[in-house]
Amino acid sequence: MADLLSDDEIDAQLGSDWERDGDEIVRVYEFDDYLDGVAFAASVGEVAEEEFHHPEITIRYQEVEVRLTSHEEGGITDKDLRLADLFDDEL
Ligand SMILES: C[C@H](O)[C@H](O)[C@H]1CNC2=NC(N)=NC(=O)C2=N1
Repeated sequence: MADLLSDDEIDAQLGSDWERDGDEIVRVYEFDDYLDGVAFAASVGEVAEEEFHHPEITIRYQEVEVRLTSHEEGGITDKDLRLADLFDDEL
């Protein structure tokens, strides 16, 4: 089980395009076309399954919102920060 990160650790390590929202980190990715967002969400799902750490993904017109938290730990851990970087690499 991973350790929960402190506020300072999260602030220091969170990617610049991500935000903290309580016990979650969140990024809204923007796309010109709806289906580009759908394809991105599918690639995020593939990575999540490979890493067995799963985000909440919301697909909207021209944007995809991705939220991460570590449910078992009850907050934000290194797993969340690592997955955020991996998702960004899917762009
Ligand atoms: C049993 C538990 O659901 C699994 O070990 C995995 C599945 N995917 C998961 N995803 C996330 N975001 N947090 C978890 O704690 C988690 N646990």
